[in-house]
Amino acid sequence: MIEEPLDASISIRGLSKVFRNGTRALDDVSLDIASGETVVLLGANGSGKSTLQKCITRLIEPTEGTITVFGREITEMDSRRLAEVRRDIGVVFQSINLVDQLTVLTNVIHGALGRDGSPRNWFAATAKQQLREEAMTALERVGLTAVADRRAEQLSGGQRQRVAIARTLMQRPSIVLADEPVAALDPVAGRGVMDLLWRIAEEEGLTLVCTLHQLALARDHGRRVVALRDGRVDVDADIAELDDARLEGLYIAEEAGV
Ligand SMILES: Nc1ncnc2c1ncn2[C@@H]1O[C@H](COP(=O)(O)OP(=O)(O)OP(=O)(O)O)[C@@H](O)[C@H]1O
Repeated sequence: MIEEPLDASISIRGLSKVFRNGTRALDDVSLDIASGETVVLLGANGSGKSTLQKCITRLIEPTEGTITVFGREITEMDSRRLAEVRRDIGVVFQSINLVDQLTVLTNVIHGALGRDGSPRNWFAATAKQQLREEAMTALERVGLTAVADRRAEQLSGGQRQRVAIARTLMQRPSIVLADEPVAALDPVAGRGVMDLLWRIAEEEGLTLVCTLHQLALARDHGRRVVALRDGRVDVDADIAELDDARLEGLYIAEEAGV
């Protein structure tokens, strides 16, 4: 049996996922991600990146293998214990799902649901004030205190993704899974959001697993790159060791001769 490293925040062993229609999205993936490590997940469309991220929170049930999050094996866990593990894991999606009609501040406050599970304790005046202050601090971290009282629908895509990051901070996670967080943004806004995400991960000591399709951003921000191909780990390396041709090769089908 392979021992998992002591400082692993996520430890994956022999993970496979076969969907009902027979698609093998993950095929015997093993991976250790240390506490506080940032990993960029690369790979062509359909290589299994989203499935891997969703297995880590069991939004998708793995077919085989184990996933351990801070020493807790989650694949056999009951829903109550799984909810506790999920509190440790913040998620930032490509589609920025804020509640448009609510203010930016309220959207951020809702991030605390991810840690408390129920808003029943929120009604006491002191709790309300404390949450507001905490949310303003989170907005300060992402440079958006000036728009705290605006409705979310009035923001640009880049601002919305920053609000989503502030909301995730309210959850106080140890791990953040980001699935193409800048896919919907223009290059400048995208770079800004990535800079921010990386800075916050570093400052907070978060474990960050981020799926990206922009190789330039991966170069800027990545250290460790894990690339999937047909559901298997194709490359697991420091990005400095991979030249541009090797990175681009990750997207070229093997039968094409790369
Ligand atoms: N619910 C599902 N049922 C059947 N097949 C699925 C399901 N979800 C994903 N797949 C398939 O599993 C494979 C991996 O998909 P996944 O979304 O994980 O890839 P990805 O690397 O995240 O792709 P992209 O870069 O396009 O987001 C693909 O072949 C996809 O069609």
